[in-house]
Amino acid sequence: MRGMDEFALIRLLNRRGSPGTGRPNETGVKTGIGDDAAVMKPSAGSDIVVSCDTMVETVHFLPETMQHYDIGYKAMASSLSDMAAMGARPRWALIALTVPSGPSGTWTAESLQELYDGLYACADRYGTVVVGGDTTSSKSLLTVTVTVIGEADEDRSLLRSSALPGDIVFVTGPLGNSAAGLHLLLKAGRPAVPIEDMEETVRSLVLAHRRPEPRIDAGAILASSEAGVCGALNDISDGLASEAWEIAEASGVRIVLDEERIPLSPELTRYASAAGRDPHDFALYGGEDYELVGTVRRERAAELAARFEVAGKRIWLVGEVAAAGAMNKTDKGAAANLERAPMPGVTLRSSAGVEKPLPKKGYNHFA
Ligand SMILES: Nc1ncnc2c1ncn2[C@@H]1O[C@H](COP(=O)(O)OP(=O)(O)O)[C@@H](O)[C@H]1O
Ligand SMILES: Cc1ncc(C[n+]2csc(CCOP(=O)(O)OP(=O)(O)O)c2C)c(N)n1
Ligand SMILES: [Mg+2]
Ligand SMILES: [Mg+2]
Ligand SMILES: [Mg+2]
Repeated sequence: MRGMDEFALIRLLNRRGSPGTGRPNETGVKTGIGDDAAVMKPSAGSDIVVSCDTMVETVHFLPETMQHYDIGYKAMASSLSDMAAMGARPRWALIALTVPSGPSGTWTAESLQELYDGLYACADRYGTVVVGGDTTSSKSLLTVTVTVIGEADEDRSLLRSSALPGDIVFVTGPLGNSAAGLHLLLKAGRPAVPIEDMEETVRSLVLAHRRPEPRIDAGAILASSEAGVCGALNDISDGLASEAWEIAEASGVRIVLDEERIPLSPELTRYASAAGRDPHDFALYGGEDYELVGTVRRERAAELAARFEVAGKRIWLVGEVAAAGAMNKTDKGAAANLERAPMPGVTLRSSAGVEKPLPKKGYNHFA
């Protein structure tokens, strides 16, 4: 980035401004962008819920995979997704932007504006107000970190540690589309073209990769269920296997996933078959779906599914929770496998009822 100083850049990117003192009741913002820090008023009876996530050039996106607008949209969406995963309502966000300043940098004021248009579009969509951030230069890579501050009803956040033996495991949408979209974009190996210019058959996969939607509404339904109905909850950033392992370990249980119940889109199945890949590999180990995986008390599962239907949504029941170390005694083959499996853990059950340990595999920054 050259030709513009830091302060002009901040003004340009946030030209729509932060609500500041004008509408404190609606947004809770007393002081927005422009002072040393933002000042907000939390709602009465709420816990504050906070998380941040970073996107790094080359790790999370390449010129072949994402357009500038998409990078911004996805940075906000992936951060908001952690609010959904807590059953929280996102309210405010801070954006930390690090821009390559060297002569080789391809980032211009215009491309950063597009990235910010994406960030703001996603924030607006989910009722989140940008209240500040930070802007720095770097030698090489662009990074964007979004910190989200949300609210949950007091003591009602949905934790990874709340799964109980007997619970049913659910997910909020088809899995693996994003990873398949990435696979095909990397294979194409040319600058990312707008979604409108893509073949109909691959559009939904690419869209899933570039413009994931945080499942804020699903999180709200789960959080508003009677206390204790929803057990654990997690969002799927690193792949279903990895996230199920996180729940299993945090809760001290074994999660059993039924392979044939994992929802796969027809587009994914078609793409995987053409690419000579097992679609389940994309769903289990790919990541960036930003759907939710959670558990519900067995006797309330049908009622929860009905609540989603009333809201025009659905959940897929994909497995169950067992006590750590428990195994299906009727299946000798499975028992032999499970004896070698670490407990707590995750197993994958075939349609024939055979359970195998599911590797704790998925996206890992240092693996
Ligand atoms: N560098 C860090 N310093 C402190 N806490 C961290 C750091 N990185 C991650 N965490 C915390 O570790 C937990 C797991 O992080 P992460 O795997 O990134 O979660 P998620 O997949 O939901 O984004 C979170 O509570 C997060 O706040
Ligand atoms: C160019 C490119 N290569 C690989 C990926 C795949 N990828 C990068 S990070 C990631 C996991 C999610 O990101 P992470 O920083 O781990 O988010 P968190 O788990 O903290 O929410 C995946 C699947 C990608 N999006 N783009
Ligand atoms: Mg994270
Ligand atoms: Mg998460
Ligand atoms: Mg991760």
